[in-house]
Amino acid sequence: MNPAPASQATAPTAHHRTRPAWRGTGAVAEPDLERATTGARILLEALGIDLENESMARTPERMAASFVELITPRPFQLTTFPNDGGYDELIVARSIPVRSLCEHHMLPFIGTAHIGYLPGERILGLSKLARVLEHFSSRPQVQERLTVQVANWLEAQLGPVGVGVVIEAEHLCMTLRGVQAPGTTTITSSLLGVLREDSRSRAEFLALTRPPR
Ligand SMILES: Nc1nc2c(ncn2[C@@H]2O[C@H](COP(=O)(O)OP(=O)(O)OP(=O)(O)O)[C@@H](O)[C@H]2O)c(=O)[nH]1
Ligand SMILES: [Zn+2]
Repeated sequence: MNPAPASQATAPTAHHRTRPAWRGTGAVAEPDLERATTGARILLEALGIDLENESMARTPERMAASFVELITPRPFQLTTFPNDGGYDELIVARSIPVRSLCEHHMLPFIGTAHIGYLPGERILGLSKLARVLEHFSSRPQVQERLTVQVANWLEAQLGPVGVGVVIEAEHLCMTLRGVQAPGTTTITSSLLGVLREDSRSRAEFLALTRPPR
């Protein structure tokens, strides 16, 4: 099989159409760094920030580049292998770091994800669990949608028996500003297939995602 990049691989499902029809999924069109730099300069100046010093002269450019970096997913190959050994237990990647941008404030949310599946006929290269998470994290997001997008992508690409995704994250818009509730984390989950339907499989997956005592 000729592996397709994620952007192509995600094309067939309703949730992941190619740009720009991805409206509503948080996906973005090609960024324009020059306009973003102009915009950042306008924003900073409107905030009353003095950019006329050596340290901040290039801040609009850095700020624009930082946002571009945060909304540009790194392409990856979808590498799957036949499940020749007939492995039929859970495969879980625990504590994968996650960072994304809250789409309401464009402030980061940061945390960890646990992603697992019960394989069918094919298994996935392990690193791809972290890569698919990064793919959907690299856009303005709400945590709920990120969680569901990762789970749906795995289900569509792999045809597994079950999929589970749990994300726990701190939203800086909630801890640094606004309600200012430091220490708060938000947990979301998406369980599909047997992990949704069968209470024992579900409990086993959720137990594996709990932090070690
Ligand atoms: N459901 C969900 N809400 C989020 C997420 N990230 C941020 N929010 C919330 O988005 C909401 C936006 O609410 P608004 O009332 O329009 O914004 P705001 O006036 O800045 O709200 P405060 O944060 O309460 O000051 C806030 O309650 C945020 O906590 C997310 O991933 N999922
Ligand atoms: Zn926010």
